[in-house]
Amino acid sequence: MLSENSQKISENLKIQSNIGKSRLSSAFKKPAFVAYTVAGDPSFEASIEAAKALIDGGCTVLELGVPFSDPVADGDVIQRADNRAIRAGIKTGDVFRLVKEIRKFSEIPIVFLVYFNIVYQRGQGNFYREAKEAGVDGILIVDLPPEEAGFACELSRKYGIDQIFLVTPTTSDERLDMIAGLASGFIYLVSSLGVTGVRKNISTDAFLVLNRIKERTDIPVAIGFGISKPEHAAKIIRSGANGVIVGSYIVSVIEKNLNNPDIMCDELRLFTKMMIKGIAGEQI
Ligand SMILES: O=P(O)(O)OC[C@@H](O)[C@@H](O)c1c[nH]c2ccccc12
Repeated sequence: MLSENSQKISENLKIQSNIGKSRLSSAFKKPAFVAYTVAGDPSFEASIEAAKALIDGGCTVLELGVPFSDPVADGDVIQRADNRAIRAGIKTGDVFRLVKEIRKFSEIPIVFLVYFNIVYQRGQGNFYREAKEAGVDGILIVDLPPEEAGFACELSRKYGIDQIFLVTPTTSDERLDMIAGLASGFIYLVSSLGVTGVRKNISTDAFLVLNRIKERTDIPVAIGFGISKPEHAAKIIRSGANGVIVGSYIVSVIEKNLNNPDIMCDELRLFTKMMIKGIAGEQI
């Protein structure tokens, strides 16, 4: 049962599907590749170079993790990336600056992936305002349940930012209804339970949930967690999803090449091109 409060939030904030209205939702008009890195990993400058390589490779949306000391939803690869960024002295304010730098050469939709603690510490209104000023298109607060998301939806509407939510294979119908009413930009479907990290196979559980989401809304759905291969991407797009999200694999390319920034960028570009081919259903 949804609480009275959460039902009210859902009714008050019901956002009509806005495909094609925001820069972010427009990006899903054709199957999209969403590339994740931790902002400032391994340094402010190197992180901009990594973003440039992913953009050059053709990624559709850039997802930037705001470094955090306790990233409980993340596996070891992304935890280490958070640590590298923190050790490089990256603070939340630097992440806004980093987006401004990327905006000097690209209009790619940018999504923040952030833990609530960081938003709270900055002041919720400040966080959304600064994100907008920097050029952020969407915000996903990973540990914020939809029942508590009233403030976030109000702020995202105030600043014209899309509010993204996670759906998992265990999300109930009641919660799906609520998320379909609150979300904008796209819905992030987590392919399998657990933390972020590369997996051998993509669980088919996600495809059942995908159908349940599609019955409720036409907001685009992107699938993430565990993906590292063009074949995975092809399968996900064939199942009817609108996008594919990769994090840990990209972060592991960065980690492997900490002392070789040129090779790092070449590998990121190449990987992105391969994923785009997989998404387009082309032979690799
Ligand atoms: O790392 P993976 O398994 O490729 O999954 C994407 C993921 O990294 C990225 O979207 C992400 C990073 N941290 C998160 C925390 C929660 C949900 C999603 C994320």
